Amino acid sequence: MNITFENVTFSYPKKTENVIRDVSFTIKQGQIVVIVGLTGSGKSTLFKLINRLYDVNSGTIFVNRHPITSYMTKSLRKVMAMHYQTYTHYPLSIYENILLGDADDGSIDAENEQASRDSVMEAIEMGGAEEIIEKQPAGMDTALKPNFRARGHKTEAAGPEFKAKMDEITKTSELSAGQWQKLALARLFYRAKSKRVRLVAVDEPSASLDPKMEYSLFERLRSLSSIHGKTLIYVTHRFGYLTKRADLILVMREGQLVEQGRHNDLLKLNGEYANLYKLQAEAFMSDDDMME
Ligand SMILES: Nc1ncnc2c1ncn2[C@@H]1O[C@H](COP(=O)(O)OP(=O)(O)OP(=O)(O)O)[C@@H](O)[C@H]1O
Repeated sequence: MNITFENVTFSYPKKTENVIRDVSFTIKQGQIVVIVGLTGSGKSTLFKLINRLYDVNSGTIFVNRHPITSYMTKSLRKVMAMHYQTYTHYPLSIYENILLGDADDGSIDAENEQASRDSVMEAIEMGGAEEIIEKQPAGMDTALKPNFRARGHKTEAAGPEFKAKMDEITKTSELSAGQWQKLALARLFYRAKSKRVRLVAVDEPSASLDPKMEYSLFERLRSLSSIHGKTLIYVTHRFGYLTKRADLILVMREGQLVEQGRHNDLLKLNGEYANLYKLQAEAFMSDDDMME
């Protein structure tokens, strides 16, 4: 998927301030793109424009050289896998929480359940969530919030064996923020590995991940994207390790794209990117050493 922003300006509905101002860039098919910038600079808003949660006020977004508005929104979103800073906690099992990442996948049906369980397990591994499953007595069938519908008055009447089984499958577990984050990432991978998906976009999962976890997540996304020619966009605050490996870095400041290019070129400019990089340089060095 190619994406071009041409002089895009945007303000949220009922707001007068333009939070994206005259932004232009081109992302080529299969590129690994990292977006950086201070808090509130407009990084997440770019995502919301790419999947048409909002339309631009002026300028044009092109997807594969056609204006984004010429596609049906549903078709456009079908070929995208996006991970946002906030994500849904479904009151269902771990398995179902991940399966819902790709509700468009028509190959899932009762007869094919083992195949879908295998596919969910693969996504769990890619999302780094295996240890969550291993610790739960019911594995990926663990219910994450009370499943009230499963507890009818007939449960008692159906006999002790049935009741014991119901108790087992409706036992709920509490997960930490970090564990939910990993499940949400497994959900992303479940969708992203579909051949149909051509753009994978990840908005800042670093809040609940330590640097090493984030770098290994980035590597798994990078390898998924490069093997299958998917475009990858990754927003982060911890950008040293990631930006050194990016084909294109977009540097946002107060709604404007102030710099774009590769790591070494941007360092030479000695501008916004170089400043941000130097601010965090010590942390990058040690994180980088840790991975290499
Ligand atoms: N739904 C919204 N309605 C109105 N204004 C919004 C909305 N979402 C974001 N904004 C504003 O748009 C600007 C850009 O926000 P955005 O979330 O895109 O920044 P960001 O660079 O992703 O920030 P962060 O690094 O904190 O995630 C900010 O001034 C923010 O307050």
